[in-house]
Amino acid sequence: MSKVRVYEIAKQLDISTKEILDKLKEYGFEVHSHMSSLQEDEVNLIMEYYAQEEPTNEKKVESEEVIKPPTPTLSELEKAKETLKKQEEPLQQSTQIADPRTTKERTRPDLTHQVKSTKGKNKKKNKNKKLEKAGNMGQQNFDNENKNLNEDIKVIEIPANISIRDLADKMNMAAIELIKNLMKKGKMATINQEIDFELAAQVAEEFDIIVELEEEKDLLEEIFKEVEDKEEDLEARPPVVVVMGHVDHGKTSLLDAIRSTHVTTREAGGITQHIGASTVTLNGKKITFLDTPGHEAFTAMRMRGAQVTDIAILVVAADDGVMPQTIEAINHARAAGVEIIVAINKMDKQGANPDRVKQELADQGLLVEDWGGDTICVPVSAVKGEGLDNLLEMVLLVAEMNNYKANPNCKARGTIVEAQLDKGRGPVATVLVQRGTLKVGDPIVAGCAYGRIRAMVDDKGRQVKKAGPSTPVEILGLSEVPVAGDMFYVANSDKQARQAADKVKAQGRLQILGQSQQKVSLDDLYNQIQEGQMKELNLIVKADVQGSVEAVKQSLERLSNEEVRIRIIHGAVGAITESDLMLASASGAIIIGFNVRPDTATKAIADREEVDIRLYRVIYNAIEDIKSAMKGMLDPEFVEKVTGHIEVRQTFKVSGVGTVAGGYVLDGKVGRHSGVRIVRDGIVVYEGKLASLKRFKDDVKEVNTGYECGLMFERFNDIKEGDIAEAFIMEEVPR
Ligand SMILES: Nc1nc2c(ncn2[C@@H]2O[C@H](COP(=O)(O)OP(=O)(O)OP(=O)(O)O)[C@@H](O)[C@H]2O)c(=O)[nH]1
Repeated sequence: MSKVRVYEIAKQLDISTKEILDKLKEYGFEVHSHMSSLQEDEVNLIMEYYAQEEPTNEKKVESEEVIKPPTPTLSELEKAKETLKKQEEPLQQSTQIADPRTTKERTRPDLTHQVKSTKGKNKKKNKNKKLEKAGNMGQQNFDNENKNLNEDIKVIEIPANISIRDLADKMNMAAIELIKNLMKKGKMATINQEIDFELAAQVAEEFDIIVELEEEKDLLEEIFKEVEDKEEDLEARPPVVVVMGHVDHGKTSLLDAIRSTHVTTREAGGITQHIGASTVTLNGKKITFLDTPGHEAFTAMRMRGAQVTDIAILVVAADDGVMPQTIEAINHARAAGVEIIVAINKMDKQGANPDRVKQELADQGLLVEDWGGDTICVPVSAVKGEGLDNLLEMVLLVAEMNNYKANPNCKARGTIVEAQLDKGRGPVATVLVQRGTLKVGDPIVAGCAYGRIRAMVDDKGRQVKKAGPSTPVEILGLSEVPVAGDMFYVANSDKQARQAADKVKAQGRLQILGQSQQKVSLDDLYNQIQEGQMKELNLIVKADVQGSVEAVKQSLERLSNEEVRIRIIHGAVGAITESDLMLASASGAIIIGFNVRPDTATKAIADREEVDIRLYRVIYNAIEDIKSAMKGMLDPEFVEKVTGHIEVRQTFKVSGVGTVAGGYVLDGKVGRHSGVRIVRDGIVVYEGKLASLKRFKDDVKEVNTGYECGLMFERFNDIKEGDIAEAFIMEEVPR
């Protein structure tokens, strides 16, 4: 073939030489000037490019990259080609003037079967598929009609999206061949552009190559997989501590006192930043505190799968003693398996009575050391700053005994402690590194968020370049605000981080990360026991009186057998609260309620978190239910369906009749024959039937949302303003 120079072809096509030069460059050819002579490939590329009809606007092809020149007529092109080709034989693949319609109309074999692993038992199946495919190809490949079908067919694995360059590499071909083939399909793509799996499969097929989707999970597994570090790689790390306790017992005061007195001189110059966690130092040893006190925050994180805390400091006010939330805190800490150190606070106060506190702790099963137990207990005063060193020394002692360690020399991973959108800085997240060392520039993925770490700031407001195990730092550079409690992982590249985040987004975080606590339900209990997934049945018991809590606890725990142990992880008087829900979700527990109800918000969380709540009036029924569930013999059940709620706004005493409640239907409806219970502050004070339902003077069948009504209850007159009447019906559901 004689030499063709850029300007010649430009003239023939009536296009500027610059445009042709640019186009060639775009497709990866090195052409210097209008006098440069072109290789056959290059000529073909240009001819084909300008022979295209308007390119179809495919999803993966960015339309800006398509330049639309005046389209020469076919005869002009034929003429141009003739001059170029001279006596040369036409090239099989490339000189065909593409007709996108023809390409489109071609039937393509179903590729869906390729979205499968090639491993194991699929191998044989795939081989058959390959033969089938070879047949298809032979039929379809109009460029190679005489192709020998027995020719060895190559199989390559590619990701869901692949750049032309990478695809060409895998196919062991020049990228230009692929670009040209795409052109024939009416698709313009540059060498670095990504195409999707289907298109890649179409292209490859024409070169007798079958593509299969790379094992989907590989990428994710690589990033998210559990890692066991070798003992010799582990180094001591600071303990991570959370402060818990009853309202007003001094959690915040204690944290503040510790933070303000235990920073090293070198650090003291910095301005304390409230980033969600902080590090203090005692005798050169570090302790990391999570800054949000309270067991709710702690359990909320655990509910998302985060296990970050080693030690809980349980604050009990010396003048107030063990209170309901102290007990909750104890049970939340126990359910999480963290160490508990008691700080008896407000020792400076007149009424301080540490012995009473110790007695009450003993009642909860926490026997302090000076009473012969093993619970460490330190008297402190947050306000006076007394006893703090002693408390921190005990924290370090517990840390030493437990030998907390991590591998600092690997890619980092850890937990998002806090995250928000900052007006100036974009998404900001505080992370606690749990393994490895996090560095500025690392590409990370955290749930659906990803990005390269642009900057890191520690809790003293200093810019840092790296952060090792148990170090909290605030990071910048994420694509969006991650969720507190999510894990973060360092990926191999920005691209991998993005792809992993995309997958998490597409497939749902829990499924991929497998972090969700297994959901437990009474209906499925037997199966779970049989499958050996259930060794312990965790229960939370809430009741209207302490006597019931104790009675239920004892009777239920007695049901334990060799297969499954029944553990009451928390029991208390009062309504079913959000905190109970979180504990149940984080610990895979079922909630059993006696004469108590969850409020609407709590119910919503229960549905979302798939927590099974069982409500009973009689202890016997609860025991029977759990017994039967363990044997897999629950009867078809009548499930209660709440139809509406009525707020009692007024009450009238009618002599000889009783008390009439003037109510307003808040949601749903109430029927004349519905069951009805009266709930006062989350406690059920009555359950029974309506004696009458009226609108004004008339008896009615039902009353809907937004209407007022008059209600009387069978054998119940102790109705009060503000009570909520819950209307329900019983529906039969087979198990
Ligand atoms: N006398 C005395 N008062 C204290 C001490 N510690 C805390 N207080 C006071 O107790 C009150 C409650 O303290 P906080 O630190 O807010 O208690 P908290 O447990 O964080 O409270 P919540 O965040 O509401 O749960 C405040 O008025 C404190 O000043 C102490 O050691 N001695």
